[in-house]
Amino acid sequence: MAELYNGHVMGKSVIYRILDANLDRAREGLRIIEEWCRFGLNNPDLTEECKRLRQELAQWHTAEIRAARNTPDDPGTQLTHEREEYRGTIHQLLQANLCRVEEALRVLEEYGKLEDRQMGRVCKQMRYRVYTLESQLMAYGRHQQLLEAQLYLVTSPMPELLEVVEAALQGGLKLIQYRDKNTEDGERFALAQSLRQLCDRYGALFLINDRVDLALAVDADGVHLGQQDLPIAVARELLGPQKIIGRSTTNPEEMKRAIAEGADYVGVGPVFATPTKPNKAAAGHEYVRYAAQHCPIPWFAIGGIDVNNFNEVLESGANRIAVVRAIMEAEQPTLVTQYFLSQLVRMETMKAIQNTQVGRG
Ligand SMILES: Cc1ncc(COP(=O)(O)OP(=O)(O)O)c(N)n1
Ligand SMILES: Cc1nc(C(=O)O)sc1CCOP(=O)(O)O
Ligand SMILES: [Mg+2]
Repeated sequence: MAELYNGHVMGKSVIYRILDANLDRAREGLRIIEEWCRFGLNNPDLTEECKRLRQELAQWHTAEIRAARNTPDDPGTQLTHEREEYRGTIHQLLQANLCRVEEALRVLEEYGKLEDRQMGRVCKQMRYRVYTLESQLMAYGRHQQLLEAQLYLVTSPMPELLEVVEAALQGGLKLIQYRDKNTEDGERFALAQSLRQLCDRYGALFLINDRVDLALAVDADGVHLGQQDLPIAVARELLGPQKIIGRSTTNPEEMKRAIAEGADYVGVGPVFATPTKPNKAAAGHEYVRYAAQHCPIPWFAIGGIDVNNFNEVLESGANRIAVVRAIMEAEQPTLVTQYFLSQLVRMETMKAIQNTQVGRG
């Protein structure tokens, strides 16, 4: 069937070329995402969903549609954007490919309707499934990254904030909390946006202290809430299930409550009295030892920890720590970050070796 559109004759082959190109695009994008779900995340459910979507698309990719392909005459093959040639992190790679799949499905939905109504309907449903896949994938990646993070930088306000944070990121830091009690909101928002971008560049998680609204405004990975801040349930309602919510705890009761309320991690402290939080009495090593024995979710020892005393904290059972001054006020934030991280990894390795020896009897 040839149809006139604006004076042009539109043959079936034009529609078929569009369908062919977008079926290819969607299937390739899904394959790229699937490889990460399979080999990167080791997640059978997400891998399976990518595979199912690819197979369902393949059924629409008929021999007739494939026969319309005419790559040599396609002016689009020469067009690339600089951004397509660079992927800084896995997160960016996944985002780019999810976006590509979603766009391709939208094209298939619209042009598919010209060919077969059912194709339009099916592609629309698939697009919604890809949105769900995107949320699950991002949430899973975020929580995996939280599990892997052993060092947590909580920032303090200073003129060189971005430079210090970047220096720590260069040292391998993967988890940052923007904590700023006094700056006015406009500037706080601008700083939070800059930190968000910086963390994206280095593939680090970015959380906001206290403020759920600010976390939403800059699309942070989550929030940290103290005992006097919003209830976890309210923050969860506002942020959704994919974001990370941390809670400060000073004793076992607070820890148990935070876990029951659905915190993703807890702060355990202050281990030592600290001028950064002058009105909070030290919870001490005893609470760190309690956390090491009983806390089933990721927990970060915090409060007064520095390069001189942090081995004591590790000996009490901590394998994750959070610091403010030790990095923010360091002369060489990159080196201090590297030192903390290397010691934390060393401690993990020693524990793993000891466990193997105990296992062997
Ligand atoms: C990782 C981490 N642990 C504890 C805190 C303290 O939170 P909070 O008790 O709400 O006190 P402020 O930081 O808001 O003064 C934290 N921020 N991060
Ligand atoms: C922000 C914060 N919360 C704490 C808690 O125990 O809940 S201790 C603390 C300050 C940690 O700062 P520094 O590393 O400079 O001692
Ligand atoms: Mg707080």
